[in-house]
Amino acid sequence: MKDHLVIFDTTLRDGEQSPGASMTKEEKIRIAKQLEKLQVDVIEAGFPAASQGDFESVQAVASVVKDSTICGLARAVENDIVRAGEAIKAANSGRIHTFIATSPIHMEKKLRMSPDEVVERAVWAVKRARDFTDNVEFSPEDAGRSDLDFLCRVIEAVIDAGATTINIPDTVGYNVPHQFGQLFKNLLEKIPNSDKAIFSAHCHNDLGLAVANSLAAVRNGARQIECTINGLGERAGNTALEEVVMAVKTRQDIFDVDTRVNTREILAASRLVSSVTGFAVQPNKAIVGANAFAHESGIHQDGVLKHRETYEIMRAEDVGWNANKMVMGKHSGRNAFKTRLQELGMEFETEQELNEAFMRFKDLADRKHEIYDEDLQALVTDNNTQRVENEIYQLVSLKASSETGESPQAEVTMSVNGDEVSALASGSGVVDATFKAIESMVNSGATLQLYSVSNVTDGTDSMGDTAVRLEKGGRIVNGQGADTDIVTSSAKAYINALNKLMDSTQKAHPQAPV
Ligand SMILES: CC(=O)SCCNC(=O)CCNC(=O)[C@H](O)C(C)(C)COP(=O)(O)OP(=O)(O)OC[C@H]1O[C@@H](n2cnc3c(N)ncnc32)[C@H](O)[C@@H]1OP(=O)(O)O
Ligand SMILES: CC(C)C(=O)C(=O)O
Repeated sequence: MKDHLVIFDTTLRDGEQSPGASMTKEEKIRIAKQLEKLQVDVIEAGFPAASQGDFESVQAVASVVKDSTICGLARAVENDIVRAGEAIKAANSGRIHTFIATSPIHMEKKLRMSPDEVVERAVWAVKRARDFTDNVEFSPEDAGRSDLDFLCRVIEAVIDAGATTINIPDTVGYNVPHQFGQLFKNLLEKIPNSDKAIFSAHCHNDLGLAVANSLAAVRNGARQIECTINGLGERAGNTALEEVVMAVKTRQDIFDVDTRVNTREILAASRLVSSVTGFAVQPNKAIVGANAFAHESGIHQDGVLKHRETYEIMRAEDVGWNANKMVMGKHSGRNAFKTRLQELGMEFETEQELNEAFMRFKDLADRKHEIYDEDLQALVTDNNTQRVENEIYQLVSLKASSETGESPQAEVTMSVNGDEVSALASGSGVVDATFKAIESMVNSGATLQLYSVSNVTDGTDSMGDTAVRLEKGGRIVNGQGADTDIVTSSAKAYINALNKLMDSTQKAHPQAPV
């Protein structure tokens, strides 16, 4: 039987210490409920002595969450411990986490206390916390830079005083994995009553080593990890919950522990924390980044299509994604191209058709960052990408007007098979009015799928490059138009797309009505 690894989430406490990540009570409750769904063992909901607002947040989380232990942080001072004790009172299971620094630099320069005074205060704090709950965690802050013998002395004393969890913080992210792992080994071996408490790791990411250090701790006997969603936290952040949980789950051959985390809730938790704090998740972030399960290069796509495990060590679905993703781009190969089109219901009759469409795809991918499904469909159904040989429709002139309080109007004159026709229409804007005027003359029955304008160069006198995508009866065409006047470039793009639609219809039905 594997040991249980306690997952202690501190998104709402250390995560909130990220500059700019302060959360309201309501936001903390929303995140806490998601953490409960995620089945983390402990939620550190805040620092109740920090403010009345944080006190009330911890209190509210303690009364709403039933299935995770709710923890409040407290310095080793009377007021902090009493506030924490009161804040967690309503919890089904409540914990007080008290701490005091043990490194020479913190004791001398910050606390201005002697080592003996620190030991005495630590013991006092744990005993005081036990007046409120049996579940007391103690942290020797800056343990990563503390003297080993002194650390052993403090920890032995606080376990005797009633601490049930001993958390070892690498407060400033200074340790490296083999060193942090060795620290746990030493502590567990040297402290005579170490078996009376669970040892925990709390790592910071100043050197990008928080997850690696936490895993080294687990390898050396830690049975609680303190972590945050998306690795949020003071300065460079804390151990990312999603990474450490998936590491021990994926590498069960190395880690002799299990968590009770429902990993399928990871992505939802990540998105919620990101939206509440406004901290975007980088696309290449492990587990929860947009590219974590996306394959763009042809060799990888080919491998995954043949056998998923060739390039995937986890299943996207296991952490909450719908599925992995094949991204079509300039590094993609024929196999992925053909498979994606088959998924979109498009087959090639001959190998040559496939090769020609693939060449057009590569050409487009060189010019465009992202290739969407509609681009792929257009590549197959619309193989004359720019010009149409015999244009049925041509723009002759365009007059558009817009005035505050009046409905925008456009009058378009077109040549249809050599005959000039005009129409006037109004719309929600001048481009909308222009498209309506054109449609009133053409009645194409096509659906507008995409309309976008981009500047060719900077400045208001720049050419506007317009793209219009039309769909009719499963056929998709892209039209392009360019002009310094974006209404004119839009009309040109729409008419270009109509000509492409008509071109193929004419080929299929030479008498197609206009
Ligand atoms: C490593 C960590 O992440 S620890 C948690 C950090 N989080 C926070 O600090 C967020 C919440 N903090 C706060 O709101 C405030 O700092 C408060 C309410 C806790 C304290 O505010 P203030 O009373 O104004 O003190 P201030 O923050 O300026 O200084 C901290 C004081 O606590 C002392 N102190 C720091 N840690 C501890 C500790 N673990 N036990 C006892 N005293 C401590 C400092 O020595 C300093 O004391 P001094 O004022 O006698 O010099
Ligand atoms: C309070 C402790 C655990 C802490 O946040 C740290 O040392 O980083």
